[in-house]
Amino acid sequence: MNHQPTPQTGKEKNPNLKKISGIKMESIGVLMTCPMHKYLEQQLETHFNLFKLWHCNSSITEFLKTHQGNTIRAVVGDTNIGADAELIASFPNLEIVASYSVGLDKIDLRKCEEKGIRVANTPDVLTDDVADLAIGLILGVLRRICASDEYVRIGKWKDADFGLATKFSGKSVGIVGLGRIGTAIAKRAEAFGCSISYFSRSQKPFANYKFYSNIIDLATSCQILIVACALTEETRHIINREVIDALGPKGILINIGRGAHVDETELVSALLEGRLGGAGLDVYENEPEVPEELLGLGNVVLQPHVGSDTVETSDAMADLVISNLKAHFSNKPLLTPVI
Ligand SMILES: O=CC(=O)O
Repeated sequence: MNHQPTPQTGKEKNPNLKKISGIKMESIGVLMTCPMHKYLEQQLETHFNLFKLWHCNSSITEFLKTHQGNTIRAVVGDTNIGADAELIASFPNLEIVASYSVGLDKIDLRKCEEKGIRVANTPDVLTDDVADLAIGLILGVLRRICASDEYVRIGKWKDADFGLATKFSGKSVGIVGLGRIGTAIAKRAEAFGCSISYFSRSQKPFANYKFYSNIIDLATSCQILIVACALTEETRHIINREVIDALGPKGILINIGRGAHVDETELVSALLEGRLGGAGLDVYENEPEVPEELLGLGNVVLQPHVGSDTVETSDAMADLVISNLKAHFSNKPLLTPVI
């Protein structure tokens, strides 16, 4: 994620921060793995003893040449660099990984559990933004918003009308993973008069949508398939050739999860061969690399992994990271614990 700096007022944004700000924590060593939101960096700098891994070429070996590994008691990672086994093993006094992300796929959760390291993430505060972007991608692909914008900008409208797009309202939408984000997408799609169905590990008792225990059946039955589940070993390449072919030449794939949910080679060939109708993608298998072939396709809308990247949400995520760290070092319950 490439967060832009937010203008600062100098005021604490999160009331929780005020309540616990009396506790002296400035000596606690916190390692940030890569540049994230500037406001988060400033807050970490204000409240803790902040170390920045990218100041050492993003290399733990480099870092350990000039710093004592045992000074680091907390790590703040994100969707680019989290806390893998090497990092965890390098910091013997590591107590908590507070991720500036909801996704946990860059954290070795098994190692954390083994070593009694706490893990916290940033759920809920980003749900609306990610769900909004999923709908935006659907509209972008079906109503060809990017292509028609370019049509106006380059003056083609003077020569001829743009042509027809495809209607979204009333389409059948299939959601892979009906968690917080999947449910928020379902609600939004319902407002567009869409019928909703979903695939997940188990049927959700709270949901009134049609449940499929088989993703191929879901892909066969819907016109728009949206990936909104967590990335785990089970869901890696959950969108494979069979699923793509079940969705078919009029089907649209939307991915706001993780790039590795989709077999990208299969996705690209299906789009090139016309076996899939279109795609709206916020995430890719090897970010920031995007398959060259996608760049020339008019039925694809591409975003640079910005699902939660609004000023409001980025600030809220940062506040949550700080609150989790402060809670941990005050012996209070984490606000959003994973482990
Ligand atoms: O991708 C974004 C996140 O996991 O927060």
